[in-house]
Amino acid sequence: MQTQLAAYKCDTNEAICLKLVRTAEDLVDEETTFKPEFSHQLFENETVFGYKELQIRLYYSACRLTTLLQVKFASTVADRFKGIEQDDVEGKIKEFIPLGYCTGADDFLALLSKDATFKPFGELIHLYTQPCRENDQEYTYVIYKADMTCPGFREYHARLQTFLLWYIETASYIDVDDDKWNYFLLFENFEHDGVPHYAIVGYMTVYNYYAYPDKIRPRISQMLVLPPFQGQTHGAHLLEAVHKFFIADADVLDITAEDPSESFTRLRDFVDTKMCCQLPSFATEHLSQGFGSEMISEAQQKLKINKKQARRVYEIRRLGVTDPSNTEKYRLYRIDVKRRLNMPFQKNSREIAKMRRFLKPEELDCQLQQLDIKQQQDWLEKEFQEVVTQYRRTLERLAIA
Ligand SMILES: CC(=O)SCCNC(=O)CCNC(=O)[C@H](O)C(C)(C)COP(=O)(O)OP(=O)(O)OC[C@H]1O[C@@H](n2cnc3c(N)ncnc32)[C@H](O)[C@@H]1OP(=O)(O)O
Repeated sequence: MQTQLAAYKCDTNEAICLKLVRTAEDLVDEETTFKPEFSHQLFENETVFGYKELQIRLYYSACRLTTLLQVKFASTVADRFKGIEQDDVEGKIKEFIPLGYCTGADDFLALLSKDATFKPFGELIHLYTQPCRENDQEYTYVIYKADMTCPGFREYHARLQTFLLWYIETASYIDVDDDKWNYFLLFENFEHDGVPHYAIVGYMTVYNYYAYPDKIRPRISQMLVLPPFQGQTHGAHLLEAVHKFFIADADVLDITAEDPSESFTRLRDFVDTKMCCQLPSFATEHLSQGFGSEMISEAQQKLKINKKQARRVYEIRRLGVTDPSNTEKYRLYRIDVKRRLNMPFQKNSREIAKMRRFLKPEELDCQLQQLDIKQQQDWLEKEFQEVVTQYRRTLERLAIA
């Protein structure tokens, strides 16, 4: 019985099929389907029970994001085992997508033609062209800054943010009534039947935090480039354009990021290092002298890059000019990076000195056992090797950019 029931367990990362539809043909073209990376926010353990050959279709028109939801399956557990019920998949999805979606393909296709009249919201802040990977044709990409006062944007954003659930592990919907949110949207401008269309490529939300005494510290909260467009430099364009937008704002102190993912960290290292290459304080001749206050102030004032990130950029730049076969130079680099990595342990040492004054000898012994020196050294070496690997990857990308 258990084995027979297990056959009705479905992996939701596999069952969910996402699509950005431009033409009626896309609807039936398997090639244009993409899958979520996560679905745990809706489905516990990323599974549902009760279906065979389950397919949860969540298709969007490429421009307006008109939505089609269909749940298809070959059979349910109830068909075979009386009294056992399947999970309510449709009900769960409905909790997370805004009302107004279609359930029939004909209704969806009838609305698809409305994509031709869709125009991006807000003000254009950046434009670039790039050849398309598939057909080598030159496409134009536009980045707009929108806000909730733009007619129709509130509803559009409600549809757009549903993608976050599938690609950002800890994503949550934001409070759109808070006017401290900035929205940056990236579109591909393509022609269909001689009419210009704007298909969504990705977007970013940024929150204007307060910085003492009279500044703003924008924090990147959610950045998403939709899977069909990932790995084609759109993320780099979007991040750089947002930086440049804030550079022009005298009220902005610097930019931070909330809970950055690994791929975002790599992207940010690349973009920030590329921008800092133009700053005199990051010139090759200054790098061997260490991370200086000039670097901190120039990165902050000219590029709105915060101190922690400026330090990473310095380490990446210095690695790039340090010949690993020059033992002495590489040793100095390693010491410099390890000194930064060691900061939390140095704080610990200060705490030990304090403990010596206040703890009884047996209590102190117990505390010190937790701070094994050898373990610290091993940890430092491992961390150092990891950051160097990440930095080399950034340097390789910079070399071909
Ligand atoms: C604070 C936060 O928001 S954290 C959450 C960040 N968001 C996510 O993690 C959601 C899922 N991921 C995404 O949305 C995207 O992958 C992003 C935003 C992280 C990056 O956007 P992308 O458009 O893919 O970035 P971009 O194309 O510039 O670079 C991505 C990779 O493609 C590679 N790449 C870019 N163009 C090319 C090319 N023409 N040929 C080969 N490789 C390329 C880059 O080198 C980079 O490689 P790496 O990740 O190994 O360093």
